[in-house]
Amino acid sequence: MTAPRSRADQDAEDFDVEEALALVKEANGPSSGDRAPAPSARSWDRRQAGGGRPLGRGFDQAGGGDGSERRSAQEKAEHGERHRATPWPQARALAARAARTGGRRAPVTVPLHDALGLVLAAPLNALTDLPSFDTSAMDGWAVAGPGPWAVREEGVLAGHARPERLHDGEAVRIATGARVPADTTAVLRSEHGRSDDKGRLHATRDVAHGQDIRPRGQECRSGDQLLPVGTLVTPAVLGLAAAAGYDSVTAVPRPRAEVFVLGDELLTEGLPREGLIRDALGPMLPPWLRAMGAEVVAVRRIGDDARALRRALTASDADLLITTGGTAGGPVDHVHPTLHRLGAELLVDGVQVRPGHPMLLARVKDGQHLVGLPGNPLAAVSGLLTLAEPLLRTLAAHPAPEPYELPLSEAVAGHPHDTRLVPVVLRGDRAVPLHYNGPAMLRGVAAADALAVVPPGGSEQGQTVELLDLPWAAAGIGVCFT
Ligand SMILES: Nc1nc2c(c(=O)[nH]1)N[C@H]1C(S)=C(S)[C@@H](COP(=O)(O)OP(=O)(O)OC[C@H]3O[C@@H](n4cnc5c(N)ncnc54)[C@H](O)[C@@H]3O)O[C@H]1N2
Ligand code: MOO
Repeated sequence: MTAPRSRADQDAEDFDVEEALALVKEANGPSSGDRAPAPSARSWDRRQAGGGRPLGRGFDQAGGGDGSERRSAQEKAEHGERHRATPWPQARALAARAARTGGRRAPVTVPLHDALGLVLAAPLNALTDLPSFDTSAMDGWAVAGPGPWAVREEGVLAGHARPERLHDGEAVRIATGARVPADTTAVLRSEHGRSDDKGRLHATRDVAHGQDIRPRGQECRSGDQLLPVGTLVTPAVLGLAAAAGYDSVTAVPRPRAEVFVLGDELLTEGLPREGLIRDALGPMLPPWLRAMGAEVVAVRRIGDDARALRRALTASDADLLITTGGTAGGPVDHVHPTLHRLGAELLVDGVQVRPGHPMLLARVKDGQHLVGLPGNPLAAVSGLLTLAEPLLRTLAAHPAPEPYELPLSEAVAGHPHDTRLVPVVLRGDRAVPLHYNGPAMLRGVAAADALAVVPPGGSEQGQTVELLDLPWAAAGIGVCFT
């Protein structure tokens, strides 16, 4: 595995290394091969004028010019691209900031069964005392005064009407959660009482006044604030809200996302055949977006059809539009030109991250954004975590996760200039990098607990790296997959 390289080495090897790193764990200064120069045309004008990125320029140079000219042309093109591409940390911050520009989203009233994962937009104030009546904490007898006690025939169960008042020297069978009769002085647990041959009840140990009675209002009084605005609605919050008398809560609305899967080559069932492949993103993105707190209103398959894409995007009223594929400069990569025609404002056009560098973020209209995920499946995951996650998190008013780091179990080669996101499993206090982490591969991430953020130049064995949790591995609300 390569150690982080010097800047000079990096410049000499300024190319896409992710394909090489995908299969080879011991990446020993991979060579660039005869790759065409990375095209730099990300501007609307070049795309409009030229109908996409210039093809073939690199091949001409490779055939005609000498090596040094070729390298310098390539370097120029790639440096141009890098200047436009946003550094990875900034891209995440920009996505979070973009979500704040749409104005305040009006709070909504949401039934408890739909509220998991939302954030409270109004404090949860108790609508009742809790408990709302003096309650037995144990199964046994409600007793009045010192024993022994004469036991009443009728017992008291939970959920029943107010029981008759007890008189001194009386006891009555009582169940946990039942209302204690008026003038009860304690509850004697069933295991701490015995009956004599006359049927009188004796305590087998001391009984303190008030023992095993939960007095009304012990947890809260009506009107007490139980939870403040901004609290994440977890299963426990749902339970508390119900206990405190709520049928619904006032919350920040769940961001609505619509997914547009582009590409004529995609099959929705069966085996790949005749140049067609299975759509991996249609099944993957909706549950992942839900785990990020979004409601997925639709998944639409558009094919490589610019008009259909434009129509579909225009028709959507979702807060976040997500396209897959079509972000690069190929002849059927329609995302950039379509955004241009829609008058969208491009906020991020390429990110200095591998995989996924052609990802983009645009403001389509007030309160509506679009994240363009690259078609390569792991590149799409990278775009999801880099742009969609901060945007959705901010729209949903979720707090940013506490960043955390772990040392790597082994060195990970880096891209010369870009951040790498590498699937890892967490073993003890180490992050273990996984193979099969190429842009087109899901094999690594499907087995992963997290993605390691490997800085440009790579990381040494034992070096700590930031980790991005995957929703199913994180001990958070994400595991609930609302
Ligand atoms: N000349 C250049 N070509 C490419 C560049 C570049 O810089 N210059 N970047 C490469 C990188 S990096 C990526 S990532 C991809 C991005 O491509 P697009 O976003 O335009 O996506 P497509 O071309 O539509 O597809 C790419 C790849 O992914 C497959 N794909 C697409 N959708 C799905 C899906 N739903 N499920 C599974 N696989 C999917 C598609 O068949 C292609 O193989 O561009 C590179 N090219
Ligand atoms: O190859 Mo691409 O790095 O964005 O997946």
